[in-house]
Amino acid sequence: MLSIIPGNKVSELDSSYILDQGITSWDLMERAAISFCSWFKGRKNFEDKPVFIFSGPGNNGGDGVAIARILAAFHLEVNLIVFDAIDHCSKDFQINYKKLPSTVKVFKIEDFDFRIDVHAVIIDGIFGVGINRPLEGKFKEAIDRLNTFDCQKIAIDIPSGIPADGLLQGSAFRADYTVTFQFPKLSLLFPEHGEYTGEIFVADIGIQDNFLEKFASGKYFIQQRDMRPLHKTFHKFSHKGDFGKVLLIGGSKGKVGAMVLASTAALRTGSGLVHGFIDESERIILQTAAPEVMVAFKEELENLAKFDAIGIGPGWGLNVDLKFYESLLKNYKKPIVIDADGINLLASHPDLIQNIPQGSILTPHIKEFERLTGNVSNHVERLQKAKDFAVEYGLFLVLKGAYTSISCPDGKQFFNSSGNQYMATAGSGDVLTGMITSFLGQGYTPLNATICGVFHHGLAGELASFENKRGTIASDIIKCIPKTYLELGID
Ligand SMILES: NC(=O)C1=CN([C@@H]2O[C@H](COP(=O)(O)OP(=O)(O)OC[C@H]3O[C@@H](n4cnc5c(N)ncnc54)[C@H](OP(=O)(O)O)[C@@H]3O)[C@@H](O)[C@H]2O)[C@@H](O)CC1
Ligand SMILES: Nc1ncnc2c1ncn2[C@@H]1O[C@H](COP(=O)(O)OP(=O)(O)O)[C@@H](O)[C@H]1O
Ligand SMILES: [K+]
Repeated sequence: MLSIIPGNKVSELDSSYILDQGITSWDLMERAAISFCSWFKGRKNFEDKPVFIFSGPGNNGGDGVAIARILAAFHLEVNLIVFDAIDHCSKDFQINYKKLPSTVKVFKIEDFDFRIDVHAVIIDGIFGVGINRPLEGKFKEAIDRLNTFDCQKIAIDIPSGIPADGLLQGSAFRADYTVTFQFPKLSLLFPEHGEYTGEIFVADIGIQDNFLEKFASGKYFIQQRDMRPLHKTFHKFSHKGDFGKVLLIGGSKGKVGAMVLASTAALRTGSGLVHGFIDESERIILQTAAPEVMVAFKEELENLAKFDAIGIGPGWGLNVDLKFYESLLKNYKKPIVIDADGINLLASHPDLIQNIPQGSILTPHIKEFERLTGNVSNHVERLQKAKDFAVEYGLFLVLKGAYTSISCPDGKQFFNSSGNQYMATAGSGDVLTGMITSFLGQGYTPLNATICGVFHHGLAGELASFENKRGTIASDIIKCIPKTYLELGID
């Protein structure tokens, strides 16, 4: 899986990789520029448009200069705007500058009139991971001005101004797209930076995963290519017992829908048998809405061990029998998935937390997480708290949102790449609970069940919203779960 390397390790990674491969730093920059340009050429919306590339003094600027040369070779109109005297710029910037063809028009920033047509494309190569202080002077002025333009804007590696691992202070380039090299920089995944990064694309520059791992920080980016090996294989003689028997607990007056969604999602994910335990007065609704789900009775819960996995919380309400909750946590010996009111009850009765089976999976959204662990002022703090919580209690903590993070008992953190804003719709989280419970019941380890759950959920959301866009609802996501297997080539 792709490691996320801290920004301050990138130049060490660079030097070590160059030495190992017997290549030069210029070669690596060239790979980055080629990778950027092939992404650029693959997007029809930039075709034949004039390009304005802004290059700072470091290697991010150097990338910009190399990109200027390559795009000019495709006969695009290319304008390059530089901020510093060329002999003050990085070595590879200078090498690339000498290679520029005469068709590239070069301007010094102080001479540039900012006449940029709305149909043009602006490319930001001002600062990359080497930024070490907030923007000031000519850099800040230029970026503030560029942010007022309506044309398409692309950031090279990271929008200039944003530090690779921390929070933005002051101005930064507002990109529609960020093409980041080899791995996403951690700060691109923070909600605080969403309005600056636009869509993120990871451009491969050929550094192998095992090489990156030497500089790893225990943070990983989950991508489509990781999915197949995590899946179990089933065969012609597999029977419904092999696909797991799961129990979902939740639902209360007016909130049975959450159980309908979670249990149907578990079936669509592949569970062989799904039982739902729900308040007696509401059972008929569950049975009618989801006939494939078996309604469980209290006496059946006396032997919890017969269930391969349990998911608890969707639509449960807060008015539940705490003794029942406590005994369930104490008596079930395998990991449990806990969501929604299951988490809210832990927040109001923290003494229950110690009873949760090791390796269980909690899936709070940001509000639920803060109820559980207290308020935080930003995502850096939130991620640290999530990690501390997972390590302290030996649990997996899934912090839901864009780039959902999974914090593990060993301190590792995984960030999901699938999904989109159209999934922010009522019941979408209940679908996720059903999916993770299903994978757990199919015999996946808690980590693999969680990774597969969040990735398939996000992918189902992408497929569901392809046509439905902002009209996407949670049931659409469920309908698309089977297609996620097709998409990933999994039988
Ligand atoms: N392995 C990879 O991933 C590859 C990485 N590559 C690329 O290299 C990029 C990193 O390049 P980099 O290290 O040269 O840093 P970069 O961001 O260009 O700027 C540093 C310069 O800016 C200055 N400076 C800093 N802050 C400032 C401020 N606020 N205001 C003013 N000045 C400021 C600082 O000098 P200082 O003033 O601090 O002495 C220094 O001169 C990376 O993002 C990617 O695009 C690819 O080419 C190849 C493969
Ligand atoms: N902008 C987004 N990008 C990707 N996924 C998102 C986004 N917004 C929400 N989601 C996903 O949708 C789900 C919403 O869950 P939750 O907030 O618990 O909803 P509910 O309580 O309505 O079921 C989560 O899995 C979350 O990761
Ligand atoms: K940049």
